[in-house]
Amino acid sequence: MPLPKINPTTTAAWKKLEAHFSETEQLHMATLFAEDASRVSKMKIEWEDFYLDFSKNRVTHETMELLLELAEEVQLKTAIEAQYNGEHINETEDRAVLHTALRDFDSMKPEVKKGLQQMQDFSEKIISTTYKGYTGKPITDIVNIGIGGSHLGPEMVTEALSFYKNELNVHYISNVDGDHVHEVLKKISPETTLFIVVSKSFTTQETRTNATTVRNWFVEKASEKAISKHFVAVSSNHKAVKKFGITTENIFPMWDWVGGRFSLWSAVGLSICCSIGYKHFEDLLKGAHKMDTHFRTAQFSENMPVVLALLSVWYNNFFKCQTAAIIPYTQYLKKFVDYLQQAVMESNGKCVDRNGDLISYETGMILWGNTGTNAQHAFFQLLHQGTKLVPCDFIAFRESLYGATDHQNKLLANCFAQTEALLQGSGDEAVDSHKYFKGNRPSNTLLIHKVTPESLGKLIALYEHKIFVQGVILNIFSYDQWGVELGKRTAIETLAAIANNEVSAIKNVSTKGLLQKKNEFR
Ligand SMILES: O=P(O)(O)OC[C@H]1O[C@](O)(CO)[C@@H](O)[C@@H]1O
Repeated sequence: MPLPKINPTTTAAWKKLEAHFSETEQLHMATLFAEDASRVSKMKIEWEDFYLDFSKNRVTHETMELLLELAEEVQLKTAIEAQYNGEHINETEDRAVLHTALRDFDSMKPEVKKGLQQMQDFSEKIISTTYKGYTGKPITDIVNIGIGGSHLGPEMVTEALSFYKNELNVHYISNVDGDHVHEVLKKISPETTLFIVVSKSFTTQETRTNATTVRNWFVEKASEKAISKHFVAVSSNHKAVKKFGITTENIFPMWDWVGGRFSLWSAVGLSICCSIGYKHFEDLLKGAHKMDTHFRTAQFSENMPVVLALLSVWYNNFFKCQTAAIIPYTQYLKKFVDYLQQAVMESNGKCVDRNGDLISYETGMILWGNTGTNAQHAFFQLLHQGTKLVPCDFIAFRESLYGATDHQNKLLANCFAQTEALLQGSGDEAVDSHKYFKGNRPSNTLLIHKVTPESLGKLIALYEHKIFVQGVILNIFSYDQWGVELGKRTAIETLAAIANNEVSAIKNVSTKGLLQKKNEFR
């Protein structure tokens, strides 16, 4: 079955939602709660160690029914099956989208199994210190060199699972910022460091530049011969990797049916695997697979990714919210927002639909956020009293990992209190308008048992599927990223002008002025 290509605004459900929105827009959630004692029991999903409470949203039961009708009308079920069945749903790149196959231990592709085995063997040798560097010393530091999908996922997961981490120090180099590269090099020794160059295409300017600088530094301190013990690559472009000087035995696989921002489950996650050990890495994958099964089999009204996606379409297209915030109440998820920004905005930041037509409705939302309670002391003022409506996802964990009960109680108290205050509001506008909170500000609360490799796998997969559902409903291709190409091409032309000091080669007068100014500072 090919991927459906239905303009959502032409559906009967969309038209009904428009009428329904004008009738319900002004309703206050506090009233909805007061009038319906069963609201929470009908607006929650309990699944494994996850509890999603979506009752604090500006929706009635009818809204949810209409949104579910929309999902049916755009043939979401067909789209899900098309993805899982490996159809080339990434049409503009003519590729299948099968990151779910990377974590399907029940029917695993032989090449995936082989890749995992290679990761296990390699990481175990590094962790057990049987693997030695060129002077016979064990590896103490890992440096992951990659950018975008070849960096954000691995770095986020490594940090999120630092409780499960071994002694290895893991560093990440991504930006083409030589100062940052040198700051990392200052911390490591060539004798005891393993460099993992991660690039699906192996053509990315940042990764190639950083890897070359690191390689030169290494050869200067060690030797060309020692490269084979200290550099490995993860890529689908073996030819380019070998040209760079990394031998076939040191290449870990990557496939064109795995998109960069969905690739942490493959050898792109080698730094994670080395940092937490293969067993934990496998648990991460198994958690994601559980969510894959939930997503594929649960009816839409009980399906976490589907419900979250539908709610976001509601806010984005009817309330016209431009942005949404993610607030995890654990410092372990500090990098989760950075990771999701790429996953969400690179996937759904599109203005052309699946038929190639310009879109007249809203697509990808701007995603932002930070960890609570830090975020409360930074931007919550705007969430509570600003002029913008920002739907928030609060992500909390019942237990802390070190058993710090007092802290955990306070974290959870703050999390729950914020969702309630945003909903309820307080004060009397007539008495003191500055201290008045109108409330009626929506949020989802996701309560998870605790941060484990498995629960993190579930959480990431939940958002991956949410992104796909949003794309299906909005009739866009979520798995390409043509929008990043123009900037890359322009940077290459600009670099030639900067490197050769050819101001005349720059077309735009503003850019020309910048280059002239740069030269004045020489
Ligand atoms: O793994 P690669 O090929 O170096 O690409 C890195 C990243 O660059 C992008 O193409 C965007 O520029 C991402 O989609 C990708 O994750």
